[in-house]
Amino acid sequence: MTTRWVGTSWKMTKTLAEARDYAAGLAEALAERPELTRDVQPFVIPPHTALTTVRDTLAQTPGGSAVVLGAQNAHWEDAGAWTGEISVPQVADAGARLVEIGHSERREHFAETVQSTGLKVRAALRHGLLALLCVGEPEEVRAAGGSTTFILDQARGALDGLDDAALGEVLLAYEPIWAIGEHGRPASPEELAGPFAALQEEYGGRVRAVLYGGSVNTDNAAELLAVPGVDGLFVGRAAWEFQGLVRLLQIAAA
Ligand SMILES: O=C(CO)COP(=O)(O)O
Repeated sequence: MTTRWVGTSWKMTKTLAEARDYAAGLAEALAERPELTRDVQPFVIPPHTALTTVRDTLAQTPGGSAVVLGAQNAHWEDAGAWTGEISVPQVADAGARLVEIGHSERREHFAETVQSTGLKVRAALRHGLLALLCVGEPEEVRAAGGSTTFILDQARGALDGLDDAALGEVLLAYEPIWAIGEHGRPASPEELAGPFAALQEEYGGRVRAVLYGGSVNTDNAAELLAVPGVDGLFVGRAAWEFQGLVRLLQIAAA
C-alpha cells in the first residue's frame, strides 16, 4: 500500500494553549496506536504563531515524530522589506517541513496567482521543504463543465518547468471551492472521478501524492479515499480537534 497523506490546516484558529493541547493529544494517540501511521502520513498545518509551540510539543511527546508539520503560507523571497510576510527559511526555522501554497482562500482574499504560487513552490523546494499546492475551481466553472481545464491550468501554471526530482517534493490537493467550509458540500465520488483522473494522468507517480479536500468528515472519508487517484485527505473543520484527525487516520489506515 502506498502512503496515504491525511492532515489538517487549522486556518486562522487556535491559541497557543489550544495548539499545545492538540499536539500533545495527537502525539499521545499516535504513540498508543502505531498502526495508524504505518501506511498513513499525518500532517498538521497550524497558523504561523503556533509553529514553534507545535514543533516543541511534538518533539517532547512520544508519538510526535510521526507528524509532518507545515506552514499555511510563506513568501517567495528569503528575506527583505516585505512587511507582514514570513519567508520559507523562517517557517523552516520554526519547524515546518512543508509549506501549503495557493489555498483558494488565499487566491480569493490575498490575490494569489499562478505566478505567485509558482514562485512559492520554488522557494519551498529551494529550501528543502515539501510544497503542498492547492487547486480547485469555483461552482460556476464546475457547472459549465470546466473543472478539469481550470485545475490543470492552476497546477501547470505553478509547476511547469520543474524536473521530476522537484515534482517528487510536491503534493497536490484538489479542493473545489464549492466543497470547502461551512457553506460547502462535499464532492461526491462521481464528481471527483474526472478531476482525479486528469491530475493523475499528468502528475501521477511524479508528485508525492494527490489529496482531496473540502468538507471531509468521518462519514464520507472512506468513500472519498476509495475514488481512484485519491492518495489522501486534506481536512479543515473535522480535524480541528485532535480526536477528529485520529478518527480520520484510523479510516485511512483501515
Ligand atoms: O480548506 C480545507 C482544507 O484546506 C477544507 O476545509 P473544510 O474541511 O473545513 O471544508
